[in-house]
Amino acid sequence: MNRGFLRGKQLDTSITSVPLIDIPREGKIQIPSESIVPDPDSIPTTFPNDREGLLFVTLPPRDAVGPNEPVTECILRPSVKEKILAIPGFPHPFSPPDPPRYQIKPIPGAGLGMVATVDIDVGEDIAIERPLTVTTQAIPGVATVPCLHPREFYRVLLERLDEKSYEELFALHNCKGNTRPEFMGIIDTNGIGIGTLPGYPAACAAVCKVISRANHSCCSNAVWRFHVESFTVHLRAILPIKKGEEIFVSYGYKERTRARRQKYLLERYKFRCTCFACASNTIDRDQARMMAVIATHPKKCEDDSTLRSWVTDRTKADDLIIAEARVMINIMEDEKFCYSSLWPVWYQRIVKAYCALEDEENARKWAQKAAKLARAWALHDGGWDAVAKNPRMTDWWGLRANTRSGIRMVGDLDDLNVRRDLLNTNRAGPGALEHIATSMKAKYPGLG
Ligand SMILES: C[S@@+](CC[C@H](N)C(=O)[O-])C[C@H]1O[C@@H](n2cnc3c(N)ncnc32)[C@H](O)[C@@H]1O
Repeated sequence: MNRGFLRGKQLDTSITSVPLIDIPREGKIQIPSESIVPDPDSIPTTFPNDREGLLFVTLPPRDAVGPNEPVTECILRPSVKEKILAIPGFPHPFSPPDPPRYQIKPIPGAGLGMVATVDIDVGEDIAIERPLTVTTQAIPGVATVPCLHPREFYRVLLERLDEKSYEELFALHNCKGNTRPEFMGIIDTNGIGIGTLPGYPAACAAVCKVISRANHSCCSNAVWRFHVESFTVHLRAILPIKKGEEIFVSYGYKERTRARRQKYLLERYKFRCTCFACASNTIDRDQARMMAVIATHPKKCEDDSTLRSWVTDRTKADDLIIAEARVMINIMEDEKFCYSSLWPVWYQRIVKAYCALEDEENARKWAQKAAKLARAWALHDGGWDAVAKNPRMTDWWGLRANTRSGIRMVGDLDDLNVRRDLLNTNRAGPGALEHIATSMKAKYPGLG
């Protein structure tokens, strides 16, 4: 190959001097390499230069559903409505778990909340419902009814609800007291972010009769997701939930320190969080969370360069990638910190590494766990089921089979308890995180 065109350009040799391998993909099952969950911070709240305006619309249209099927009152752009109505088979049928898997009950110090009535595994549905309202999060001043103040849009929207839905909405909690009209307090307290909609790449929100009753925890065990085809919100488990346990979602800021989370929750939702991460030894809790965030941040799902260099580099330990991923997964499990930007990175790395080492049992085990999480966060398996069924057919299978170094960093990975070792440093205050990062790097050379 003529490499002349590289003359004068600086080659980046910082990652490794070992050549990166190309992954042969043809006819192979690809291990998911993209984050299937959009980073919530990447969704803008407003849609700039939106001159199309907004529309009041009932979805699905009342004549498209049976007499007892609920419908949603929406504020959307006209083109978004058209795109949703053009979805083949819209609205897709949906069936909430029967009998219900939750009860709405008084929770001491937290009003009403949702409690599991059966054991629920990761990825399973807890509740499915058609929301009372769906709106764009930002109501721009330019609109099909330009004289209305954004607040008046909501007033008109609620007037459009049928009697039953109207009563259900006004039965919801209002944490804002009399600082604003009651209907705005209810919307501000109970609106849940549902991400983008077809043709609208900015944030939208829904208010639900049931799912809006879920209380918050920074160690949440459930997540809600919007399924546009059936126009329903699904509440799914991200941690195993036992019968009798409360079902918690995260209202946001899960990846921040305790102090920031508390400030946000108090200002926005008027309560002090007393979850495991807020109530117990908070320096440990903060350190573990921040460590996971800091370690994950520079790594992207789609960036395989460190994995590809490890595959051919005999100077590196065989379990280098696995040990690093296990540290992070341990933190997420111990801290009950299942966060959308973290788990996909570490699960795909660990499965790729086990496949490269031809460890079928572990590749299957971790791919199955990833499939369950994907079902919770994305409402589909994200391609993980195929990997779990047949790891031998994946594009990473056997890539390090002939280049094993025989070097191991950790004796028995099942005993890997690195997080506690590191957190038992009893160091607190400024510099603690740096100290942990330094100890971790010293213990596991090669960690990012
Ligand atoms: C969306 S509502 C949740 C349902 C609400 N508990 C109810 O009775 O309908 C949000 C409100 O619930 C309460 N809440 C939620 N999580 C809480 C928690 N972890 N501790 C105390 N109160 C909480 C706060 O009053 C918050 O403003």
